[in-house]
Amino acid sequence: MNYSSLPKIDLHCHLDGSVRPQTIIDLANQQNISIPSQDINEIRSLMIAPETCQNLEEYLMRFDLPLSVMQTQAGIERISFELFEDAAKENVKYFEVRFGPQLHQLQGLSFDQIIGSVVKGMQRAEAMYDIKGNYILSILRTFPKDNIRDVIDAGAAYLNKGVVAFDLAGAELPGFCSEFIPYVDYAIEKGYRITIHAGEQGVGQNVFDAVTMLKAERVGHGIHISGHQGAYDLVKQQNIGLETCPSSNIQTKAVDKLSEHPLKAFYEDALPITINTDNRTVSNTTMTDEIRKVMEEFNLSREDYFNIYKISVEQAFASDEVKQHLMSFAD
Ligand SMILES: O=c1[nH]cnc2c1ncn2[C@@H]1O[C@H](CO)[C@@H](O)[C@H]1O
Ligand SMILES: [Zn+2]
Repeated sequence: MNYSSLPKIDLHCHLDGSVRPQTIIDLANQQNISIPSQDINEIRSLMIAPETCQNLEEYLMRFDLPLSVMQTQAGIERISFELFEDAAKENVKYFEVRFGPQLHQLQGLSFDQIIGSVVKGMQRAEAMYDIKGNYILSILRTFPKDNIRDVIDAGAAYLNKGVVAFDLAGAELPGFCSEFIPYVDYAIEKGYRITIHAGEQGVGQNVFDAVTMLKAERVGHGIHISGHQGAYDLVKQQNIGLETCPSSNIQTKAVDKLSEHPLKAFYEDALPITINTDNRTVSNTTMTDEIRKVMEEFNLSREDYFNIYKISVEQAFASDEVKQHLMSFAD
């Protein structure tokens, strides 16, 4: 099968985990930022999370280098454009990219400047390529909470003009959801859709809480519902989209190997699974790679592939018009 030519949808990809290594070098040189090497292969290997990662925390240390060059409007705009360009070139037709505005203020940018820059880069790519996209704003769970409402307010000006949803990301502790109820309620009031990283680090209860307390319509990863009947049943009853990211899940030790990933079992039990990249550079992957690995490992047919594609269309935070356009690519 020609995996590259298949139409694709990626609903879970982090901007800062998906920067081209050469762009890190270019931007560091332009901005006089010292980086450990000028050699693209060395920079690439510093950005890729190794197989020897112990857990999610170690994986998350790979984001410091890209974030160091993502502190200017021009740098952010370029990185956003290039990510959409890379995706368009492998036939991703719809792409939801997320990032944490709180991580881009080291040189004093405002949230409006930061969010405006990612949207501008995306729109430049949309005008050049056959791809549509939207941004999701991720709040870091471990950060102080005093500016969360400012992020929500700044993003509200871009709602349905490039920004669609609110997310919680970063290290996952048991029971994190309750602290975020007022912020998520505020985001919903403003018109944001909700997806939450949950059930990535062994805690199925977090998925249950994300759906019941935070009204998540989708969850990032969610793989640990397999050990929690209540969360499993809830996801099934409420058709909560599971944004699986197979390569990332192996690196963070959420699963030991691909054959142990529950996505096939979820699919066979009619749970709404989607297949996504999480971090193209940090996880050293593309949508083409993720789909190839999953289809080969689990013996999925072309029909299975398009069933999952249609689930992604259904679960996308896109307008009805865009969804109709995406359905025109389905077999
Ligand atoms: O798989 C993941 N689980 C939880 N958090 C993540 C994952 N990948 C990236 N980030 C976090 O999200 C931030 C904004 O994009 C990144 O800086 C990283 O800290
Ligand atoms: Zn993620």
